[in-house]
Amino acid sequence: MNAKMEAARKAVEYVEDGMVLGLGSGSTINILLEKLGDRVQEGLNIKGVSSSVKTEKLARGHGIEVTDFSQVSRLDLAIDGADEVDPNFQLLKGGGGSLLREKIVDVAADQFIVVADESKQVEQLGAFPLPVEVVPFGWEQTQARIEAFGCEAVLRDSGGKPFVTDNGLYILDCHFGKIDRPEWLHNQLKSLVGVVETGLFLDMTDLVIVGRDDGADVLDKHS
Ligand SMILES: O=C(CO)[C@H](O)[C@H](O)COP(=O)(O)O
Repeated sequence: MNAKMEAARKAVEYVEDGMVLGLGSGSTINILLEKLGDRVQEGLNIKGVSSSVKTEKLARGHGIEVTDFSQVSRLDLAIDGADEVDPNFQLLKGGGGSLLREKIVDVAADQFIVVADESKQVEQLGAFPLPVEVVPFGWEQTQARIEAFGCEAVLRDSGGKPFVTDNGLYILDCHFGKIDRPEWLHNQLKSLVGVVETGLFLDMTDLVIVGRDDGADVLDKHS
């Protein structure tokens, strides 16, 4: 947990007065919201667009103003977590089930910073099951089409019922083991009827903050 804390602490340093922020989701972001709330108490003037209902509630609880996406024309900075980060800064996300809104928020920002603990650094994406958000109607058909790409696609469960995202959709967790060609796979899956979004966040970030127990490393793709 300290590694997540260190990553969050470092990321907050990138937030400047007057910024409109994209707020990601997950346990690292929950810590970030706490730290951001402390800075707001000290007088920092920011507002955020949230990538999930949970983040929105937590942000408001920490005194952070959350605005509707339709009320802002751009985001200065998005900060979000990840389930896997590869050496090319490609990401696998969606473990918390917020991937579609996260991608909409993260892609809209001038800068997108990823916060992760060092366990998220991998040589190749795919050991973590790839979340794919799908339309509930006919999901078994979509599942079969996805499985034709060589994975087991497991319907995410929540207390014996399908997990339902903030968008009213289902998630299939796709066990690929390893993903050799992330861009190709993303494009193939996106072209399937019934698939709304995949958890592959490709070429979206240049900066990853990796938390360790005793500090954080800032990885910049261009240095
Ligand atoms: O993609 C996500 C949610 O959909 C999260 O950002 C990802 O699962 C990382 O979560 P955590 O910070 O709890 O490890």
